[in-house]
Amino acid sequence: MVHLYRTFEGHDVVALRGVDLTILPGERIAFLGPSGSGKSTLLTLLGGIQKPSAGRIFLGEEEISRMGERYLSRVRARRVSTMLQGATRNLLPYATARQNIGFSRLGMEPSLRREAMADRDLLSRVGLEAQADQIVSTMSGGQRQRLALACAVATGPQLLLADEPTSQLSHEDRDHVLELIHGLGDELGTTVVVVTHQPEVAETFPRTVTMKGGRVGAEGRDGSEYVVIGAEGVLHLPSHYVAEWPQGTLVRIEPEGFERLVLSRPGGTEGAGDR
Ligand SMILES: Nc1ncnc2c1ncn2[C@@H]1O[C@H](COP(=O)(O)OP(=O)(O)OP(=O)(O)O)[C@@H](O)[C@H]1O
Repeated sequence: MVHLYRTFEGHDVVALRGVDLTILPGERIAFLGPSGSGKSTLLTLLGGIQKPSAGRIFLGEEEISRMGERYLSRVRARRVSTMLQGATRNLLPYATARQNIGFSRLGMEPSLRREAMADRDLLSRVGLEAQADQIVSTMSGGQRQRLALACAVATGPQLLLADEPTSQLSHEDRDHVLELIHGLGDELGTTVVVVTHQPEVAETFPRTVTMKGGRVGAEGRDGSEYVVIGAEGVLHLPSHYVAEWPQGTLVRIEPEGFERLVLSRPGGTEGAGDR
């Protein structure tokens, strides 16, 4: 993603204000951040569901932000699967579990469809073998979410995007869905990006990206938190410093040795000279 912006016509809102991010094949990432920080918007841009107002998105060598609708629908049918927030938005409620899987595979090339995991094996992998012929609207929330995941991976996508896949589930269902996301990601070598507001979900991902005000504010790698210097040197302070060092505070930045930069708030204010 290169310098992505997203606005909405007729609305005075900038959902994304310059996102630069590289996701490597096979990576597993959780997007975090306060409500309205742009997480879902970013996911729909990555999934080729919406287009950026400015900026570029590459899937491998291909620029999906420039593709026409015809190519984009092919990308969505074969290479990138998006699970929207709320399992039912991803499923046909009046159809059975097996029919939903069949429907999600309609856009696949016939040769790939023949090689793909059989419907029955896929349903069994997500613990729904007994529900194969059950109508979605009669399933529990956890069963629907597992079916939505099965449909999302049924096409063997390179990239799986999931918006809040574990919200509104019991702890048991949450853990089951999470274990399946990681397990299927491993088995299929799929790159996985989820949006979540649940810290216990995020901490199962080796990389976290925290969105703030439409930008990447911080990143976590293997349990350590980092702030990220963005385009034009923009730096978000960790939120617990923001009350103490509010917008407009004058700071001085000085290097200290080779690896440290010191921010100081010299003179005039409470705590003057504090470092
Ligand atoms: N279709 C739209 N029309 C107008 N504004 C929108 C639209 N979609 C999103 N927005 C606005 O863009 C901003 C980012 O929204 P987005 O849904 O991406 O945030 P989020 O971080 O996913 O929030 P949440 O955690 O509440 O789902 C918000 O201010 C939202 O109101």
